[in-house]
Amino acid sequence: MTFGIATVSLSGTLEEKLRAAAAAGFDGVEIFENDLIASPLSPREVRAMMDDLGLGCMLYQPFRDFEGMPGAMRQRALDRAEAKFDLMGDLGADRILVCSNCSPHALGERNRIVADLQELGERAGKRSIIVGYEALAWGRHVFDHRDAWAIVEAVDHPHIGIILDSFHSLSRGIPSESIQAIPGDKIAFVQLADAPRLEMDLLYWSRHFRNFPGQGGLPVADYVAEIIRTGYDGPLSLEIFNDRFRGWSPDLIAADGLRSLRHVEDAAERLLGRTPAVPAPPAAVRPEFVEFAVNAQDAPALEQMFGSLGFARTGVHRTKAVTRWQAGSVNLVINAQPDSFGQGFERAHGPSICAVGLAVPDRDAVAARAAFLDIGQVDQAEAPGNLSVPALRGIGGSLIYLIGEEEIPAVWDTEFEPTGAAVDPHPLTIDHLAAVVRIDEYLSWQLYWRALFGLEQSLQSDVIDPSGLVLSQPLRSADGALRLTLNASDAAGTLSSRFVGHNFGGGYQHIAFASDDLTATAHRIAEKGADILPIGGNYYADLAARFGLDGATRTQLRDAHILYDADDAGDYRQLYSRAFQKRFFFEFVERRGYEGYGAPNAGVRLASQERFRTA
Ligand SMILES: O=C(O)c1ccc(O)c(O)c1
Ligand SMILES: [Mg+2]
Repeated sequence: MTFGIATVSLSGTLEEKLRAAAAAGFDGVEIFENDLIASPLSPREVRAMMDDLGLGCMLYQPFRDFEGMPGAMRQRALDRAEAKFDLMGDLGADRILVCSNCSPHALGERNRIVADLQELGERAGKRSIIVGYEALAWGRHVFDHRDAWAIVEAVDHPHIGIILDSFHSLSRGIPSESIQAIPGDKIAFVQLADAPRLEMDLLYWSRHFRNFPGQGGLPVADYVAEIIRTGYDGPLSLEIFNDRFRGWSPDLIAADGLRSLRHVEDAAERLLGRTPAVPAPPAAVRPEFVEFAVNAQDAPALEQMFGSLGFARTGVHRTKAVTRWQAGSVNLVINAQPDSFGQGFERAHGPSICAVGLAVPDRDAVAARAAFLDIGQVDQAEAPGNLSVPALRGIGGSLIYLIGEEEIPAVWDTEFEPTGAAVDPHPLTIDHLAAVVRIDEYLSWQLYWRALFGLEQSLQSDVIDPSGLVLSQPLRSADGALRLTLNASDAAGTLSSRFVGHNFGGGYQHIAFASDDLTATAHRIAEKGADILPIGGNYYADLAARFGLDGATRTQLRDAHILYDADDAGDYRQLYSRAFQKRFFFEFVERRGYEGYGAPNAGVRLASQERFRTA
């Protein structure tokens, strides 16, 4: 299928929008009327620019308040349409979107609506123009694509078809199977948009919160699958009204848009039981190691911190200033090697997490999928063991190493000299990675992880930092082995925003380890001198009242500075370390059936961290 994007989806002038769409690789654009009206370029000049850029003009839109107008307003609507048809000749557009009437004057009589569209079809036919009728979710009389289809079917004119827009259909919960009633050749155009699941007025939700398929919570892939099933062979085109997109780089947004269309078309093909040439997201993925970049002066302090958290230094690189640390089945790597990727990263970002190693069944398949999604691969071989495993550009310029499950022993054995240190045998795994990203990139990184690794989204949390709101979006693999939270904030003073400032961009802010007995883990690391984030007494008084905890449990939690949450599925315990040089920190958790991340506790944790704030 070909791919398009409506100019309203991108920021900038009309010229900037067109250049961004072309650079990202779109086949064409929908010209949004306001963008043309505001442009100093004539329709012919816009046409010439689209020709130079190799962009088709797929649609001119929107034409509003047409059908069912009473009295003299009907003739005026037809005259307006003729003026737009003239303009479309100059633009080289053969298709126009007529959205369902929102005017309080509009009449709902079916016969009138059908007759008006028949008249418009006659006029469009003389110009070889196709008119597509779209049901806006908030249309005055027509607000459901099933109704729009009943009208278009009754109009029965070769120049009148229906336009399907996933937002209007899915925001109202209309079943996508209803698309099966429409023959593919009567679908004049398809617009795609996703959106976060929010309870709000449909018009406001649509005009401010739409996002790309793979960024929101609507079942867009199912919708596309039904469209493909009809035999429709026109473009899939993104039409996104989003306040953040309006304030961010049109080039970056356009590149995400193309990635999202590739992702959603691929997902739809798989739903139809077809096997696209590009590999599917991996069936399993889990973190194998986390790599920290520090300079030589800071390395001893980080080593001391790892030791206090129960990790043993089990391997020393044979030739580089790189060490391996283990506890349970968790691997951490400290990279203090001069002239390495890690050191370059440390110089740019300060002490930080510079790479994550992810174990997958077939690393070449994931690398091929990354290429299909235009995710950059880095040409370097600095993974532990110097294996030439693929490395992808990830959050904040950090790397994702892709490691095949069967190469894992070699990754560790080839270049690390074992120290013989004993590994704490108590079960410990990486529960989740918590990243902070720029607010403008918040949706972008969601798309990255969902499209590449097939991670699933759960509900976003609004976390109250003492200095402002932080958005937190959890993502997880189907089996829960890889969990990631993406956090972002608009407010300059939040811990998230300060992290992005100090780090010169996004990055991983904390790593959470899962144990099967957090109280015991807390005692063990306390004995080793771990610097635990203190939690005040009021929290425990409230906790005991809320959950009906007995005195002994309350004392046990309080003494260990353990935070607690419970829901219908189970309960959760968590504690935090203080941060390393005000940057990254660690969390230990114990899950008992609970799938969340302790969002109700985040405000308490952030308030405690705020007390240690210096800048
Ligand atoms: O919000 C609107 O007015 C509007 C206009 C045109 C569209 O295609 C649409 O989906 C919404
Ligand atoms: Mg639309």
